[in-house]
Amino acid sequence: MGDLLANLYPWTKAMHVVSVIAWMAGLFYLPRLFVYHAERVAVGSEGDKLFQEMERKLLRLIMNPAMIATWVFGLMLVFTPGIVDWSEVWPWTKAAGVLGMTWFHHWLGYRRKEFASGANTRSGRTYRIMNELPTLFLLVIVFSVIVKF
Ligand code: HEM
Repeated sequence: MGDLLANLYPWTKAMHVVSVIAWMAGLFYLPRLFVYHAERVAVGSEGDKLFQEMERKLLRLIMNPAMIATWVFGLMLVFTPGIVDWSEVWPWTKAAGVLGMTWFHHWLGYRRKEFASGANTRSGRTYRIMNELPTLFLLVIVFSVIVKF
């Protein structure tokens, strides 16, 4: 198993980065949709239905599969011999960033359900602020995995 993962390593890493890009695109875009949904659209209007459909499709068709693929390829990298040394600091800061990113994904999922039932209680400003979180997690993750402090 270790040999197979070692042979696949460059391919696994390439697929991991591709999945990460797709996931991040959604993590940046969905809260932007929520900003306009909260500020510009009346509950029950045609615009409301359109936003709901865009949000549902973005989450179901892009973000959920991309998150799962990121985790699968990321864990394959973790189990590849010689890649992660848990006595170093970077795997732990990376793991913290990844858990934060995964939490944020689920937070967005719950907010989407609220919009879908006309029960959003949060302002556009809240979504603007929350929109900064994935950037913070991204910085922690990329510095961890590339600088490897
Ligand atoms: C979801 C769980 C994740 C796990 C288990 C995981 C694990 C890993 C591992 C073990 C590596 C290999 C490091 C190396 O080859 O030295 C890696 C590479 C990488 N990861 Fe992740 N990762 C995850 C999520 C993410 C996320 C969310 C991002 C970005 C937002 C990310 C960005 C990267 C990048 C850019 C690389 C390539 C670094 C290089 O060029 O060596 N990963 N990941």
